[in-house]
Amino acid sequence: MAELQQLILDLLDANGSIPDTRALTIPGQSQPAASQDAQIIVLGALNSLLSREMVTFESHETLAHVLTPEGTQIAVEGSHEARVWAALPAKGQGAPVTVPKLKELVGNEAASVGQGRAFKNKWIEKEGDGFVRKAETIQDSTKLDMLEVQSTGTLKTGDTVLADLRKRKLIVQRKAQWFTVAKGSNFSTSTAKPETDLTVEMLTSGAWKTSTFKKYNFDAEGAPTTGGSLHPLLKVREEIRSIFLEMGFAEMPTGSFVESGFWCFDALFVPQQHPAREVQDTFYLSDPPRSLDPEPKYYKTVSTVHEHGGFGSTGYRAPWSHDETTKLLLRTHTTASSAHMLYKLAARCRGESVDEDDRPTASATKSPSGVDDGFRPAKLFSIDRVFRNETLDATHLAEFHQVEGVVADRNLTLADLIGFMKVFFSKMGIQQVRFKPAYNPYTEPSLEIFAFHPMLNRWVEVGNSGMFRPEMLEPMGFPKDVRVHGWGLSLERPTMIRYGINNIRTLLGHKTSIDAIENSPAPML
Ligand SMILES: N[C@@H](Cc1ccccc1)C(=O)O
Repeated sequence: MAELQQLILDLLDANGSIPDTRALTIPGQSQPAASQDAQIIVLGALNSLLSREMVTFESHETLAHVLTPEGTQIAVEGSHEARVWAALPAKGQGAPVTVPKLKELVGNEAASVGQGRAFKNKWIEKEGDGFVRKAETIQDSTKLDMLEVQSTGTLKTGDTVLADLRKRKLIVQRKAQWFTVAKGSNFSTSTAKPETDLTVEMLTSGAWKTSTFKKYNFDAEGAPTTGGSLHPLLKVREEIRSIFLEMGFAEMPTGSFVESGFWCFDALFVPQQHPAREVQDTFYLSDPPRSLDPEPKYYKTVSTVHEHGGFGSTGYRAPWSHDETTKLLLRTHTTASSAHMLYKLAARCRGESVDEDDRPTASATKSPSGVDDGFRPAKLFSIDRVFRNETLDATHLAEFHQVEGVVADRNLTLADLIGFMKVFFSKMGIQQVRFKPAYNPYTEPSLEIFAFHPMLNRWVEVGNSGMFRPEMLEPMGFPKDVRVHGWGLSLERPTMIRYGINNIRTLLGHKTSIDAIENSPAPML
């Protein structure tokens, strides 16, 4: 409002100060700016001048009156009694208006309230079973009062009328502001916009010497900065990682997404004819096409157990193909990494010399004979990506994350696995778990893990587990009394449950909202 700003500056120039802004008349308006709405406009102009230090001002508070919705209606349409009067014919100039007709004309409320008041004011009179005008002209003082309150916040006639209007709920009292204004340090009567930039033109022409520049506003809020933030999967990953760490687990290296058929399947005693190995389920690499062979003695033992049995097993008695073992593939489970680590853990049992610092193990435990057979217990975990040639849908992607753990110690039982699972899941906030017998080529017994989902009100499968078979462990060189239990779960499922997401594409892929990721809450732990 440049004109208002100019007016304020001119008044200051003439009088030195403005003692009460309610006395100003805003350009384009007929009355002084006494209403609260007008003072808000004045405040806008003052703030703009203040930012250029052209004025200073103080604000004062008073109680002012404002119209209620009913009062506003009267200011526009007139009082009920005036509307009743206006609806009637002058005496002798038409048929008297009956009550039902009046209600039709001005509405129920105006008809009943207005009729009484109009009588009291001697504006109307009865004729037959209807009403006609009595007064030739009327003065709708309620409407005039409303207009006065609307523009000044008060009434010249004084407090009694104001109190009456308050009682009639036509006006209410509100806090209102008004201002006293004085000249600021940069006072001038020119409201020319200050420069915001120093330009090359100003420098060359010398205009900068006479220009006024806008002050820096150091209190202004900066543009919001965006930075990196963890994806929900990484947050839950971190949460699960810290559960493992506090339970004394060490993290396994899982950097190699590409594995050989040998480590992903054969070492785990997965039969070479198993459907999981087929191209519908597994992504194979064409380049490079083949892996190197594993250590020959271990390879020989593994192939013999598969083909002919051993370690108390009859084996699969099916032909063995070297070709299958050297196929390269994207690992279908992180149990391939566990197999590498267990093989490494058994190195000392195979009589190989082991660098003490290079072992993921706890201290020595006694073998049954009392002689150190090289075995060291271990608790290992990993959380990383796996790949399956799946049909994509709301809950499946071709790549996902597996949370995997293995515990190796002497004489572990299924009860150890179940007990461990209960503790592990309760730390994840899942108190109710159930187990169901299942089949895994590399574990016996195997258990599917179900958790009760309070939101879905049903049991959902959360993982798969079991005791690794001797056909897998003994070829690695583990002593007979060493048992290893392991389990795997997806990271996506608990993350989706935790964040209430029911379509995996909301979590990963091009449909993911970056905002939702940035604003996703931290995990529980
Ligand atoms: N590898 C299994 C999980 C598992 C790991 C370890 C032992 C038993 C089961 C899976 O992909 O579902």
